[in-house]
Amino acid sequence: MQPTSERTAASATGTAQLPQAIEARNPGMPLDMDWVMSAQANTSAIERRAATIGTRRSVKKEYQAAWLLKAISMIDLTTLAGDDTPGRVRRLCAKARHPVRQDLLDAMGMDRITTGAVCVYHEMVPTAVEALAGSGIPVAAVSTGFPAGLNPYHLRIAEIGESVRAGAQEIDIVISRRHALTGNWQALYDEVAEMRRECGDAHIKTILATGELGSLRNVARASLVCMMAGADFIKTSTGKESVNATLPVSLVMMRAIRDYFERTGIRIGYKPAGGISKAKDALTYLALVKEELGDGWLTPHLFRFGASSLLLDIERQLEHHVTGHYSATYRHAMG
Ligand SMILES: O=C[C@H](O)COP(=O)(O)O
Repeated sequence: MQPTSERTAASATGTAQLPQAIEARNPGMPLDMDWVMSAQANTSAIERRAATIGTRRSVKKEYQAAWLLKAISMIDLTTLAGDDTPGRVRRLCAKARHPVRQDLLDAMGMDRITTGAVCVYHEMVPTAVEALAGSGIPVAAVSTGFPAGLNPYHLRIAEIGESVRAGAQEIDIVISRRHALTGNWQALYDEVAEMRRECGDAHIKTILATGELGSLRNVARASLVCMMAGADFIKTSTGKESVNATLPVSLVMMRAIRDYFERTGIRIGYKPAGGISKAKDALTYLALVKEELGDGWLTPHLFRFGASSLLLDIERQLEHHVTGHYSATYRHAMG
């Protein structure tokens, strides 16, 4: 056990351990087609850069436990399955409130930690809201005909309002991939702008479904259009595409966020989602955020993991860090 050094390490990251609503809203701006069309992506350079990020030790070993705690505070703990039940959602919410065993937290000098949010389908929003009451943990609802986004338009818009009225504080919408694939950026802009209006005070995360956008250049352009239309976060994937979050896509999206910030002064959040299930991968993503966007983005206000099983592996790594042993997966509530 390393309580003393970890107490130092835990505070070294400056982690905001408790969730708060995402702070400033993005008011959006008129669609700037010159800017959108100027966005390019040099695929081979991006892939080369992505290939090196996991090989460098950006997070020093002695601080890894602190970084893993920080990662937990940035997880949108997710269940998006056809067989979701109120019982499963209640268990997930209990886990969001207490993601790490108290004896492990004590050993690391931490009082309390929670996940960034709980993410569910609309039908599960009331259950999650009730289960998280008083915790400060927001409920995120996937909306607009998730995951394909091909329901009738008026129903997709109406679904947002329903989720907001049910208590969701964050809405993860899916974009119409066809607008990006056919270069109809005006249609994508109009769609996201209307969805943002329907969100009201709830924060909007726009899911690009990058695995279906055909090229990194389309990812760059779709990212910009969503931000211009008022997205508070841009998110990679639903978790249901055959290719979900990747490092090359993340580089492109983070650079679009940086570009938007440099030109407008507005910070947009980033949410990689789908297939991120290992603690080591989480550390790689955090290192990428630090290098591409800077420490200012290492907060739940501006960075989230969309993940259903990442917490399980992080918990196992933390247990190993404290006790020197790995416990069996089945011993964990979410195993
Ligand atoms: O938005 C979150 C994703 O659906 C979660 O994907 P995952 O189950 O691969 O972690």
